[in-house]
Amino acid sequence: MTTVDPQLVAQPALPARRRSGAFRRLLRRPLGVSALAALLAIVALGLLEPVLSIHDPNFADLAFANAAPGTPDWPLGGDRFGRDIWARSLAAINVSVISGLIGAGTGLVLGTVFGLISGYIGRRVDGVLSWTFNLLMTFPALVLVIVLYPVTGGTYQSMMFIFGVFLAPGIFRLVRNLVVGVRSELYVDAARVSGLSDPRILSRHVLYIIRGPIIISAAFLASAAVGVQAGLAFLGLGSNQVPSFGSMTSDAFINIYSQPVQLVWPSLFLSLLIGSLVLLGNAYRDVLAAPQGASSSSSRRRRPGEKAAAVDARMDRDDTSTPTLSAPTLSTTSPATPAGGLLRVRELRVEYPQPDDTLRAVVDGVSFDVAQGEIVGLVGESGSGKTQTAFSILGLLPPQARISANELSIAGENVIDSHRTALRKLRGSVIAYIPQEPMANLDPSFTVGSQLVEGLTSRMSRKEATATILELLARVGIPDPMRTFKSYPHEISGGMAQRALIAGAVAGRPKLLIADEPTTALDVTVQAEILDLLRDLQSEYGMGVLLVTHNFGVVADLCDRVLVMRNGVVVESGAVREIFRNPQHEYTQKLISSILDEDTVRTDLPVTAKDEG
Ligand SMILES: Nc1ncnc2c1ncn2[C@@H]1O[C@H](COP(=O)(O)OP(=O)(O)OP(=O)(O)O)[C@@H](O)[C@H]1O
Repeated sequence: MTTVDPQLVAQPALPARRRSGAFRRLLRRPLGVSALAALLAIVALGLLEPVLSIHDPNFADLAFANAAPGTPDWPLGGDRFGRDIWARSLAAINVSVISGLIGAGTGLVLGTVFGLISGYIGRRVDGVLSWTFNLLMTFPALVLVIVLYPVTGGTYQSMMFIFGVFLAPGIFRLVRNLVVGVRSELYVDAARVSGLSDPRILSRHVLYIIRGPIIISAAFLASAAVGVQAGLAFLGLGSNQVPSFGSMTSDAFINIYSQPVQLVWPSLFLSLLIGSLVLLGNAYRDVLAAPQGASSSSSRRRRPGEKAAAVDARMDRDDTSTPTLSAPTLSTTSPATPAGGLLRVRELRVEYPQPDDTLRAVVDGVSFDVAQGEIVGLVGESGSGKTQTAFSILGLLPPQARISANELSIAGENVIDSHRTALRKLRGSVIAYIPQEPMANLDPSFTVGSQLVEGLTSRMSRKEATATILELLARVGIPDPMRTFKSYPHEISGGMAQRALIAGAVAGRPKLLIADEPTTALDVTVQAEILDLLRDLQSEYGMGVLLVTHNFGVVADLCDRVLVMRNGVVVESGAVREIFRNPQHEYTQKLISSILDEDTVRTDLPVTAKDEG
């Protein structure tokens, strides 16, 4: 029976401060508002050109050549050919804005798409793409735009497209490096395990979290494109039928001594446009850099100081029907394999390349099974290879890891040969994951509910998924499911976050649940509650559970069988009861005796059906 965590009842008066969006915070800054207002005003002037200008920008009347500003119908005067400077300025705004959009847009699309792919996939794809963009970066962009001028037909749009291609490497490097930093975040792993496709993870989680620097760069790229287009037009590159601040400045230069005011108008509009873009980018950067009222959880990959979750060893579990392990190493019971194994691992090996080009095995020849409805503990001290074993099964190892196995079958499907693709199909529905640090596994940018629903939308409608998640949030003991559903991760406690993640993990009715130290990051009083909940859900859904822990007390409390790991190998395995009664390996004896040194968490052991049986 699951009881409600008293902390949850005491705490749900959630912190009132919700994070406001970056755009809203930008509007609270004088610099941001002024820059945005100036930019919008200029763009509006360009859009209203047909209404605001009396003459066509190319219409010439020599009677008004060099007309002074304020001449009726020629508000800013006439240029040396008798063209309306006001009409030409408005048209030039549109040309500049389109140039900024094409140049920055091309650079952003190419740089962002390939940066995401390169950073996320890594390995050879990363190598090839990085090399290609680095090569592109070595080309002198402006010279090439000028050299290719005849080929492109001389339109400013095509010149800006080519310029945009040369802007892409900067964005590529930025995005690629940001993605490399984000791809190992635990909430990205969590999204992967919940069954989301890579494009969905990239667009929803990764791109969303790195959008700030991209938006800032977009403002600077657009200002660069506007400036370059004006510069090229000043040099005479481009059609003289297209009004541009560059060509207007060039014309004004000829009259600089007789009509210096003609130089003022294009320079003023151009400076305002470029200046507002640059200042807007700066203001947005300041907004993102400023600390916010509400803190998001630290989502860096861990390891915080490990806190022992000791429980009293429950030795009297009825395990007569418990299947035994088929571990290749010392086993205290017969090595028979459980029939109908849900998970079968044979000779699993995980290696990492070292600086001297050798490979270091962190998991070395591990073999075991998990049958439907049983809980298998994977126990060992820090660094023994437990998480690497679990991550191998989940497909969450980093790209540099080398994984091999004679067999790695999940629900009868050997996934070792087509590891990535095969696992993608199984995640969420057949295999689910409960992480060690619940806060770090929730994306701070989205509400808890939206993240949990997301993992279900491939199987049911959004409405059904929402109803399922709300039901499960209540089932896992969250007092106000709707409130938690609508909260951001920083607005709920660690215990509540772990309950929410457990709800998300079991929502797809998985057959196999992998829990990696699910209580380590939690308060001592919450740990027992979460263990109770896990036991309840496991027996309710009949799942097989692989429980990673460093604590033999937790094993005694929950598990049917246990594997003891040390330095990447299984040193002993068998039924929990047997191992506790008669530990063979010195290391197992040490781990068991260490339970007595740790704090006692559980004093109110619930009587379960198993106990009664
Ligand atoms: N990306 C990596 N590159 C190289 N070695 C790694 C990498 N990740 C983990 N290791 C090594 O693998 C070994 C096993 O790590 P693992 O995380 O599986 O330990 P663990 O038993 O789960 O310990 P903990 O309880 O501290 O998480 C460690 O020695 C660790 O240094």
